[in-house]
Amino acid sequence: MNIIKVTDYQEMSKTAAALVAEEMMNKKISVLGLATGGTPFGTYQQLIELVKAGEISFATTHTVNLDEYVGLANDHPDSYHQYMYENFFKHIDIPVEQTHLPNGDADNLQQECLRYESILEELGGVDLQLLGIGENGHIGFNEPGTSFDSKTHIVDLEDSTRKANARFFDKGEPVPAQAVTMGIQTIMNSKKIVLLASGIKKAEAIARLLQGEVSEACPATVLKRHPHLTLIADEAALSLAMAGKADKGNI
Ligand SMILES: O=P(O)(O)OC[C@H]1O[C@](O)(CO)[C@@H](O)[C@@H]1O
Repeated sequence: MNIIKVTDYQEMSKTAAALVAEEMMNKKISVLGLATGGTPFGTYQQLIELVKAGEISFATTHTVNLDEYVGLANDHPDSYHQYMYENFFKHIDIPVEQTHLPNGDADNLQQECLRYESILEELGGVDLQLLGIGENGHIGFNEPGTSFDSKTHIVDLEDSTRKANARFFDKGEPVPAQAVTMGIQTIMNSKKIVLLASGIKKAEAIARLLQGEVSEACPATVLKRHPHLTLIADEAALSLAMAGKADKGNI
């Protein structure tokens, strides 16, 4: 695992965007895996600036997102479809048909999971997957206890996850109880993974990743088995993992 320690959210976002841009310039990304939530927002802003400056282009890139809430139409303002459109896709030069997210509003959700897996297969897999981490160690929406062998599937969201994500919903609007998410095996099939973590709320999950045993009880720990994992984390997110270490610059 390559660990890049940064000072704060802003530096994390710049570092992640620069890494993605470099891979794109070297033509190493034709399929980019994307995440939602607060963590990657700043990275998208940085990537938008690089597109506007003419340094990178998404004209031939396909994107695949990790997850979507069950029961929200694609045009629902709180859906991840809308998050991606408003915060990233509408600002860059990507053709909409090259952007892929699971449809959480499909009539047959099992069929939808299979459809999503077949899209990933047709695209030849994900070259680089951007990931955030949940406070409980979830990746995508794979909650603690999810099998490491899982492919795209339907999950019941933990109360703590729904509570953490309530900030993105209008006041009083319920956070859906389920989501469609790429499975852990699906995520692990990515050629490269870049995990982002910022803030004290992520410190425990990052400490478990760096110091705990690999266990389905903390989904993110599986990432230690990935041959090309880069963790970009700020001081607050790394603080618990570093507590007690003599050389705090070296985890
Ligand atoms: O970045 P946040 O909002 O803290 O969420 C953590 C992770 O949980 C998810 O929201 C679940 O999909 C991810 O998209 C995100 O990376």
